[in-house]
Amino acid sequence: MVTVRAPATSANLGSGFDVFGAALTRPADVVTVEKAAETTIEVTGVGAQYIPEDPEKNTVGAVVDALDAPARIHIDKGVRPASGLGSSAASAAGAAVALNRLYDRGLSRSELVPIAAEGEAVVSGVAHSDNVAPSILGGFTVTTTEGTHAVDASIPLVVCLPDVAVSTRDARRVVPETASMEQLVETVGNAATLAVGMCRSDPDLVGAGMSDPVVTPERARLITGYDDVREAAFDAGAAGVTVSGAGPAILAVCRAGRRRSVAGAMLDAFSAAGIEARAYQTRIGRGSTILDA
Ligand SMILES: Nc1ncnc2c1ncn2[C@@H]1O[C@H](COP(=O)(O)OP(=O)(O)OP(=O)(O)O)[C@@H](O)[C@H]1O
Ligand SMILES: N[C@@H](CCO)C(=O)O
Repeated sequence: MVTVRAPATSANLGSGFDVFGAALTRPADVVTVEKAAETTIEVTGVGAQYIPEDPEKNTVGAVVDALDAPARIHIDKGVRPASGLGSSAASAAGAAVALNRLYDRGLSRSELVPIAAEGEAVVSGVAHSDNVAPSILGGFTVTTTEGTHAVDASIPLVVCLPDVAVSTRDARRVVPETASMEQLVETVGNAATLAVGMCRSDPDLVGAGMSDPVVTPERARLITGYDDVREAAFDAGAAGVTVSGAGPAILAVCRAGRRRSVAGAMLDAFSAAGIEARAYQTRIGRGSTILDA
């Protein structure tokens, strides 16, 4: 039996659509696998009632197939589905790390990234790796078709999750098909600024680089209260605010001492819009951890 803790993640970080990702210290899924002749999946925890246990429909089923590793699998969800916190990816990442160990497949963490991404194709139609990469490798990740680069960064974060669901599949429908040259130049500049900020563990630089003129404004329309929550976070000391992944979670970067006030301000703004929410005071953290083997 192998048990793995797989962290929530935030993808895009504004300017890095489908490329940037970051592992969060919390929340996390816990995935336990045991060898079996046929694969079965049991899901408990947050939002378990919305998650299929059929291996054809659960993200971990695709990972089982890719590793040819049938197992009895238990997923204890800490990451709510349809959250923008890489819920579907956390299970797939945890399963990839756990099954690789259970069956001694000997694959490196980097080699497990495209395997876990197959699970993402099951739910969103696209095998995007920007959530599974940080959930497996930890840190700040840059994923392209050539592979993934991971950087350890110490960046304080607040994630505010409203009590509404946005599916990645729906949120991908509002992504514009084109961008102007002016928007392209602005986005490249912001993304590069963010990456330098990560390498320097500088929250102000990371926050400045989060701004995105193309995808985020369209996604923000799907989140009631977004503009007010964003403004409240900045007023409370955030250095940057954006949609986490496909939403509806909203991500703020700030200095460590500001997390409590930023979290409180974001919750108050959601409450004023009539929406219940919860906030995680977190930071960039490590990737999937084997707890028991
Ligand atoms: N193991 C799993 N964990 C969570 N969701 C799963 C899992 N397997 C299948 N799903 C389905 O995936 C969908 C949630 O995935 P989705 O990508 O929309 O949200 P997310 O992972 O929280 O968001 P994001 O990718 O934006 O961070 C739900 O429809 C859920 O039923
Ligand atoms: N890059 C993906 C991440 C989903 O979490 C998207 O924004 O659609």
